[in-house]
Amino acid sequence: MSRLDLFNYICDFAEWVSGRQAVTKKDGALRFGILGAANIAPQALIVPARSHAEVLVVAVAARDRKRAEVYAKRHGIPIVHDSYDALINDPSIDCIYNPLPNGLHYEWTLKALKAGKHVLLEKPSVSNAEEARSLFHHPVLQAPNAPVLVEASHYRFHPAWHTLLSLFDPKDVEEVDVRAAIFAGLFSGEDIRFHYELAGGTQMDLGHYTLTALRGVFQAEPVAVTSATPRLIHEGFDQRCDEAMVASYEFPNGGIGRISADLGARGGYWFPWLTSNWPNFTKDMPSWVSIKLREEKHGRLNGLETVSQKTIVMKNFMGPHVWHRIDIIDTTTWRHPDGRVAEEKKNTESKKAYVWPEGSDVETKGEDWWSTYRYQLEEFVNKVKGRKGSGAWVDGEESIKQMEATDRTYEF
Ligand SMILES: NC(=O)C1=CN([C@@H]2O[C@H](COP(=O)(O)OP(=O)(O)OC[C@H]3O[C@@H](n4cnc5c(N)ncnc54)[C@H](OP(=O)(O)O)[C@@H]3O)[C@@H](O)[C@H]2O)C=CC1
Ligand SMILES: O=C1OC[C@@H](O)[C@H](O)[C@H]1O
Repeated sequence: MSRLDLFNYICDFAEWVSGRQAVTKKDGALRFGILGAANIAPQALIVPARSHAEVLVVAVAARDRKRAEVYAKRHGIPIVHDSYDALINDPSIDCIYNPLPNGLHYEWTLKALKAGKHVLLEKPSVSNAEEARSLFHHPVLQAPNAPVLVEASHYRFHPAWHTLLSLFDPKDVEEVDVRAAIFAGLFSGEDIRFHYELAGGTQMDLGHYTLTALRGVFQAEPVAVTSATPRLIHEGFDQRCDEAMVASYEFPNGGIGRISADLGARGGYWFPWLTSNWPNFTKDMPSWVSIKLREEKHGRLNGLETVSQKTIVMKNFMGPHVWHRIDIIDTTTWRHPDGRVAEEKKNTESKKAYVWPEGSDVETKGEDWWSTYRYQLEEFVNKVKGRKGSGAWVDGEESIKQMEATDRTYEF
C-alpha cells in the first residue's frame, strides 16, 4: 500500500464514521471509466461520485489486468477492461477520468476525446505549453457538440477560493506569496513525480497549485520571471527533476509574486523530534496564500497622515474542505510628516466558506462537507448536461496559460 493510498482508507473511514449513504442514481447518470488504478482516483472521483445522483463509476483499466481487478473489487467498480484503449472505446462509457502520470495526459486525453468521451483530466493538464495548445485547440474540441474537457484543478471549484478572490481588486495587489509543501518521505524518489519522462518535477506537481493561485490572484500573466531556483531530487534518482522550486515574478500592475513548492519539506521521517527535522506546521502545512494590497492614503489631520493597508491570508487553499481560514488584516497607520509612525491599529476579520454564500448566482449551494473534488464533479456534470452551474470552471485557455507560465519558470 502506498502512503497516498493510506489517505484513501482514511477517506473511506471518514465516510463510514459520518454515516453518509450513497445516493440513488438518476436515469441518464453519466458513466465514468478510470484510466489506471490510480492512487488519487478514490479521493478525486470514486468517493465524490457516491453522493452525486448523476455519476456512476462503472469501469477501470490498468496496464496489468490483475491490478485493475483488485482495484475494481475494492472500490465497487463493475467493469474491468484489458487495456486503456478498450476502456476508452467502451460504448457504454460517457466520461473518462484521466489520472495517469503527467507525461501521459496528452496522449490518452486526446484518444478519449476522439472516441467522443468527455474528459476530467488531472492537473497539470499536460507536459508543456506546446502540448497544451495542441490539446485545447484541437479540432475535436471545436466541432458542434464537442466533448467537455477540463483540467481537474480541484481547489478552484470550491467556494472558499472564490470567496478569497472576491475580497480585493487584482489591480491593487502589490505582493503575493504562495506556499505548498509536503513532508519528505511521503513520495519516494521512485514516484511518478520524480520521473522526467513522465513529466515529473515539483513545479509540475505542487507547483501547479502555487502558480495557478499566484496567477489567479493577479488575474494576469507574469510579464517576467525574475528568479527560479530548483532543488533537485537527491542523488540516485532522476537528476532532471526538482524536488522543490522557489520562483518569483513581476506582473503587469507592477506587483511581485513569489511561489514556493516542496515535495520534500521538513518532517515526514520517523521520530523527527530526535533530529533537527521537526515539521514546520506554520510555514509548510497547510498550504497558504498571502496577499498584500497597496497602501491607501486618506489625507492629513492634525499634521498626521492616515494610511491604510490590507493583507489577506488564506490558510489551506489547496484543501479548504478539511479546514481553511481567510484572515483580512486591516492596518491603519498615522504618520508624522517625516515618516515616523505616531500610531498603528490592526483589525483582523476572518472568513470561511464551505458552501456558496447567500446571494451567489448558483444553482446548487453545495454542502458544507463537500470536498473540492465533489464541487469539481458537480461542475463537470453541469457542463456536460449544459447547465449554468456555479460559474467555477477552468477553461482551456487558462490551462494553456498555466503551462506557458510553467515552461517559463523551468526555462529561467
Ligand atoms: N487532484 C489532486 O489532488 C491530485 C492529483 N494528482 C495527479 O494525478 C495523477 C496521478 O497521480 P497519482 O494517483 O498519485 O499517481 P499513481 O502513482 O497512482 O499513478 C497513476 C497511474 O498511472 C499509471 N501509469 C501508467 N504508466 C505509468 C508509468 N510508466 N509509470 C507509473 N505509472 C504509470 C498507473 O496505472 P496502472 O494502474 O495502469 O499501472 C497508475 O495507476 C498525476 O497527474 C498527479 O499530478 C495526484 C495527486 C493528487
Ligand atoms: O495534486 C496533488 O495534491 C496533493 C499532493 O499529494 C500531490 O503531490 C499532488 O499531486
